[in-house]
Amino acid sequence: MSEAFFEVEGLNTWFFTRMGIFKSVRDVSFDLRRGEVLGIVGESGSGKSVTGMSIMGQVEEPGRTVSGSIRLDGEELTSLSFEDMRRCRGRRIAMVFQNPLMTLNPLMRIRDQMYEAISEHESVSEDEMHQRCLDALRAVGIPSPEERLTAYPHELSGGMRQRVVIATALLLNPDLIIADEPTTALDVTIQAQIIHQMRRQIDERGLGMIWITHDLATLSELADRILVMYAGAMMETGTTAEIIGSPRHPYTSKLLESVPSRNVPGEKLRQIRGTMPSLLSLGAGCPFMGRCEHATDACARGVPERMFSQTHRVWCHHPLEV
Ligand SMILES: Nc1ncnc2c1ncn2[C@@H]1O[C@H](COP(=O)(O)OP(=O)(O)OP(=O)(O)O)[C@@H](O)[C@H]1O
Repeated sequence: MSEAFFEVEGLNTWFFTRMGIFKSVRDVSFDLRRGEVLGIVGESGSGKSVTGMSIMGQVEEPGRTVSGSIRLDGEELTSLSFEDMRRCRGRRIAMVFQNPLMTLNPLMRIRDQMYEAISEHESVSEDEMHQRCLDALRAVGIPSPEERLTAYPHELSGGMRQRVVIATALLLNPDLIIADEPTTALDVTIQAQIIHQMRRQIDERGLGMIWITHDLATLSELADRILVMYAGAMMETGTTAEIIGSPRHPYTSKLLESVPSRNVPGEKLRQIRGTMPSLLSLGAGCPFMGRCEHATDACARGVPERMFSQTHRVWCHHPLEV
């Protein structure tokens, strides 16, 4: 297996508000190899997006990455200057968000936006830019790319707009793409097509990808490994087969039960009972203990890390038997 080219170690990103400190990302570590997709999954508020924004160096006030290391090919990103980090974004790390209209300018033709993305980082001829845009649009399955280039965003469907955003992310051949719920707003057939095309691009280009989602079902098609997060912390990580086939953390197991396709037809979607604890008042114990049917007094006192294989790690006092 190849070496990891991207490593996150002990990441802590907190929001300093008048109400107190929201510890949104707590001691998160993972790595990524080329050609690999890491899925980060968890309910709303578990810290997935803040993890992505921390990697991009774009956490907004009153938030701040207070500690941790983020290394790309051995280079420490947390100590880059603002200008060097700006150069790194887009060129080496690109991010794709759920809503393409957040990224696309409604007043500019697709061509001009894509040209701008290239010329911000490289000086190449218009002919070459044109060719690269066509190649990128084709790579994500956009039919008649010549015509799409002259269109405005509102002239395209939601699925086409998201493909344009992904094509723009691919333009500079980044090492890493962070995709934050990129297909959630789309219909399932379009979702499946985009996921299929993404997987092909990752394999062909040897890209690394972090795919952030609340939906474990999409990850079974796409991810090589999965990190399950809850209330800002890591709960379990492993290969997709380990997480989906033999989950050890009670939280992962509950998440899997709530995936509709695993339920009996006609059965109501099961919700996990209870709510996430406040990120303001987290102690040393397991954040899931208040909702966990296996919890004991030990869970209030720290969380042990258990290893079930080279790749499968769980943070829990009472991992499930499989
Ligand atoms: N601007 C902010 N100010 C204060 N707290 C914030 C801010 N942004 C995020 N947070 C805190 O960080 C927590 C985690 O947010 P994050 O967006 O990473 O969750 P998520 O897992 O991506 O959820 P979702 O699936 O809903 O996007 C939030 O619940 C909130 O407490």
